[in-house]
Amino acid sequence: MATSESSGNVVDTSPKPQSSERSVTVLEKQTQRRIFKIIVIGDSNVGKTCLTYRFCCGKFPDKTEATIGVDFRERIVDVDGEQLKLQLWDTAGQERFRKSMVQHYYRNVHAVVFVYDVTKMSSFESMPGWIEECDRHNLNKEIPRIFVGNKCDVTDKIAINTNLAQKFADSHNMPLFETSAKDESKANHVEAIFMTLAHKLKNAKPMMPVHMYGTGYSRSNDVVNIHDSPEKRGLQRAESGDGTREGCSC
Ligand SMILES: Nc1nc2c(ncn2[C@@H]2O[C@H](COP(=O)(O)OP(=O)(O)OP(=O)(O)O)[C@@H](O)[C@H]2O)c(=O)[nH]1
Ligand SMILES: [Mg+2]
Repeated sequence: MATSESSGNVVDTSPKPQSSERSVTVLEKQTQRRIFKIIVIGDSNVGKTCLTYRFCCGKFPDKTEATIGVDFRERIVDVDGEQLKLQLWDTAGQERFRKSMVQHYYRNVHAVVFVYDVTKMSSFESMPGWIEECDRHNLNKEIPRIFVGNKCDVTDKIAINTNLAQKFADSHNMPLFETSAKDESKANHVEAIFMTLAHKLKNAKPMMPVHMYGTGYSRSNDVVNIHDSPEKRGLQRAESGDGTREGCSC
């Protein structure tokens, strides 16, 4: 069972301590909760933002704009009785919006989700390039990687058949998921993608030192503070947007 942090729906069946004792217990639980950083990468327009929004906010966003730098969403999930915080880094697909941020994407990563658009061959053909980028940034080869074909609802425009995608996924030892962030009936697929990762991660050792967990990200730790303004984050402003979207707006 997964619980959403934003809804405050965390299950706690332990005996309830009183007042200050209680707040210490809650604080302890929060600081002990393991956090996993998952980067979502792929060409612009493949639906990275919509997929992460679907998982963290439970719906398809009314509208999206090209991501600038990185957007950041998180959700707590329950895996075999342990609550894990999945921190999704929804990265920009457009080169001009990612170049100043790339080094941050690849630091302390626990899992990678590669996304292509099943209706767009070029986005599939870009996949080796995205894998190379991970290699160039010395991403640990052992961390879980998942290959996702999005926009399966556009059935009359499918350009990459499942066999081809499966072969590619097999050759890189990745599970393949074909899904749609938009189609309500495929919402379970999106859930399955991230829950598959969560199960794999539960058995993985956390790679970030504990003091970097929680909300205290700072530049001195080489992790960008995503609550900084885009300018402070060294990002370029979007020509079409205000560049101030941060966190999860659901
Ligand atoms: N039909 C359909 N459209 C989708 C789906 N997912 C996303 N879209 C649409 O595809 C477009 C791009 O979606 P985004 O999620 O913004 O794409 P992105 O990969 O985040 O793009 P960048 O931020 O530029 O890297 C938007 O118009 C979405 O509405 C899907 O599953 N089905
Ligand atoms: Mg985006």
